[in-house]
Amino acid sequence: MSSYAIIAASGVGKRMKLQEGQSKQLLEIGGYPVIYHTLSAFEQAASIDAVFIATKPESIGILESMKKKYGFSKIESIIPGGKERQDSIYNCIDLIEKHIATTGVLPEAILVHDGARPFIQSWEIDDIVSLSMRYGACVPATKPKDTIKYIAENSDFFGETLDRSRLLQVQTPQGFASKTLIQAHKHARLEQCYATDDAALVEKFFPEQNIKIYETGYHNIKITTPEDIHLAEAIYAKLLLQQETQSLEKN
Ligand SMILES: Nc1ccn([C@@H]2O[C@H](COP(=O)(O)OP(=O)(O)OP(=O)(O)O)[C@@H](O)[C@H]2O)c(=O)n1
Ligand SMILES: C[C@](O)(CO)[C@H](O)COP(=O)(O)O
Repeated sequence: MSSYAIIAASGVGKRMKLQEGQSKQLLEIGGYPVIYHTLSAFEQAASIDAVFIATKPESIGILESMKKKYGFSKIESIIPGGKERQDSIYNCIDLIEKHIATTGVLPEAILVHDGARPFIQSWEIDDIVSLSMRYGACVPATKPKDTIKYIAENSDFFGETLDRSRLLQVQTPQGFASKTLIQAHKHARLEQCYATDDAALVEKFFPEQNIKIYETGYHNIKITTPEDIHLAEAIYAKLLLQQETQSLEKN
């Protein structure tokens, strides 16, 4: 049994308000690029056999060098992404299909992750792979901390309040039985239907497929706006401290 990961790392980072030539994936947290943290977690996850990355053409060389420098042996391909996140993922799916055709190996599960979520832990990846294999689909999420309301038709005003106990904030890596993910993306491409996550495509094209909830902690943030870098430094420091305490307890 094998499982693959797709890392979407081809965004422009508009909401980060970066300076010309800066890349969100290469901003540093704890002295290492955002994407380094992300790739390390997938390298360490025992359940992952191969990693496919979609990135900006100008970042391919940088990621190839990082692969060599840090010995990221699971990286199978680094290819150009597309216009939208979904197009970048589709490019990797297309490549995975070719890979399946040449190797004859159909991975049981495929996980799709945002390159901009650097704090996913390798044991969480392993859990999500295992639950995706068991249920056919598994998505990480956290409980919202704020009350969430619709915007009214007159967008200057609030509409109704949503029942928070029935809401979850959805994250990545999202895991699926490989055939389900591939087919969902193919249907979406045919119908030119776009969604903000992969689970939404599976919900639309395979409504009978239940998606298992995997509750993570609040560490699995996506670096989206400038203040996230400061939050990321704090989360990284806390995760390092936890790892040190755990290794001291073991010894
Ligand atoms: N065409 C795109 C757009 C986004 N992504 C990736 O999808 C993930 C989630 O997207 P987001 O945080 O929105 O990143 P950006 O698109 O870079 O940010 P923004 O929307 O602010 O421009 C990121 O890892 C991003 O690199 C991608 O691979 N290809
Ligand atoms: C996939 C995702 O990270 C789940 O929260 C999110 O939907 C990506 O959205 P973005 O607008 O591309 O940041």
